[in-house]
Amino acid sequence: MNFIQEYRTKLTTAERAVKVIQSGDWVDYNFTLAQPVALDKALAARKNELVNVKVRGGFSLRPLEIVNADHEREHFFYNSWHFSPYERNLSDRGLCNYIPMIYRNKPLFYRKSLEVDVAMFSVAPMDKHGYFNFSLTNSASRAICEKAKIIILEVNEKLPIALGGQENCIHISDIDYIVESSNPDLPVIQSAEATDTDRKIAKLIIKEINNASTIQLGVGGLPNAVGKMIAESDLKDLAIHTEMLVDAYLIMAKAGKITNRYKNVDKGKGAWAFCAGSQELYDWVDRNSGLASYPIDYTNDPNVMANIDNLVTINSCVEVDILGQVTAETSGSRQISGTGGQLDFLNGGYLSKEGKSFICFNSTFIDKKTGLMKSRIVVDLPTNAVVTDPRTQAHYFVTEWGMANLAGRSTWERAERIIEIAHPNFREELIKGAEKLGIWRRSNKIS
Ligand SMILES: CC(=O)SCCNC(=O)CCNC(=O)[C@H](O)C(C)(C)COP(=O)(O)OP(=O)(O)OC[C@H]1O[C@@H](n2cnc3c(N)ncnc32)[C@H](O)[C@@H]1OP(=O)(O)O
Ligand SMILES: CCCC(=O)O
Repeated sequence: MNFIQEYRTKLTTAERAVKVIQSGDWVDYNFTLAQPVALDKALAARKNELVNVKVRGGFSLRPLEIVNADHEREHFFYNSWHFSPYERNLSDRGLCNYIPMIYRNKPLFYRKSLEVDVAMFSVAPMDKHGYFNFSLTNSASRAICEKAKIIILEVNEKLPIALGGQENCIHISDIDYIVESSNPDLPVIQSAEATDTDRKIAKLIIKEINNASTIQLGVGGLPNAVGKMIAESDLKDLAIHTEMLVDAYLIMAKAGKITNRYKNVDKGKGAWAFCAGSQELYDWVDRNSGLASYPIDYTNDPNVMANIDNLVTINSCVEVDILGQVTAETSGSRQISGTGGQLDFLNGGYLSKEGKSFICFNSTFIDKKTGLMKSRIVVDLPTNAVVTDPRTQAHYFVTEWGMANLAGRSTWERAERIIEIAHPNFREELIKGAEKLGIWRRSNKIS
């Protein structure tokens, strides 16, 4: 077993490696920080030799060369499993298509259905046993590799080693080519400062959290703000079970809030599937025995979550209607992000003993086109909006005006509870809408 010898045999340049790609192929770029950099550039340079190469990726944090090279999308056709702000902007310009998914299903999509001609990922350097670590993106990495006809790994020494869990690495014997990159800096996400409204919402949620709870924080400004305020609270012995590992967890850990001590699943370990945030967060992940990276079909499985007592899930949304339907991913026909893990975490938090699921949102937003304040609570979701969470799974909704527990509530109770947490300027209009829908009882009261 001479892995060094095997490494030398498989080592090539990015330019040579991408020669395996043919017109019509499906190429997989993986998610977030696993996306290739040198290989992307080398593939883009082959533009005039190739047509109809379909690329799948997701939550891209760097601009993609294959997209920049071909705005006509004749040579390269990019698709994303979950829009980052960059991909949202590409989609607005007709340069990226969304692939609908509940994130937990992604490994199954590959194992059961999808073709992958070539998988090209960024990974950490090989260890002395011949393994390459998937680093900040476990998620579906292993499943994609299982389906790929050809696997090319791009080594970046700056990627940290993420301890597993499961499925956090791949052996040199399973791969075809290795490319050594120039070790580009890792892209980072800056988290926004919490607003006064965010703090009001966070306060309401924190009141509902007990010591020794396990916390899931979803993507977006508000869940992160809640995490940061937990770090300033009196809560203790908290635990991590999440899809996305974000800076708020590091802040909580630095404040001594995270021990994972009383967790009844993965005791002593914070479980996560992918990570994006600051460089300090990436350093925290590196060889951290208190963290365990897992594939997405483990972290996002509501059956796993059901066994975690006191699981609190905190996610955000774009709009909700007065029956409790949530869109967390679209504004009308505009795809903003994706379903991701939201519905699973909503279900999992509810199934967990003493668990709770929160969808939190500012009651209003400023419409960029008109500059006017609009309510996020609406009578009807706009035409073409995609329902991320059906009303049947709604648990707690939280705005700066209060909290509404919708579980098991009838239509008229929902209308009352949801309108109660809408911005006062919009309550009258929402009540009229509820009356029209026949779900407003004469005894309903709104303060
Ligand atoms: C990751 C896990 O652990 S799994 C579970 C979590 N996953 C999910 O919840 C998936 C779906 N949720 C999400 O993607 C996010 O929580 C969001 C999009 C709902 C909120 O994320 P944030 O980053 O706080 O959103 P932000 O306020 O920056 O808005 C994002 C975009 O949507 C637009 N937007 C937000 N709300 C609205 C609205 N009500 N109407 C129209 N557009 C809106 C914004 O203008 C912005 O667009 P821009 O980039 O062109 O400026
Ligand atoms: C990138 C975030 C994926 C999710 O929302 O689940």
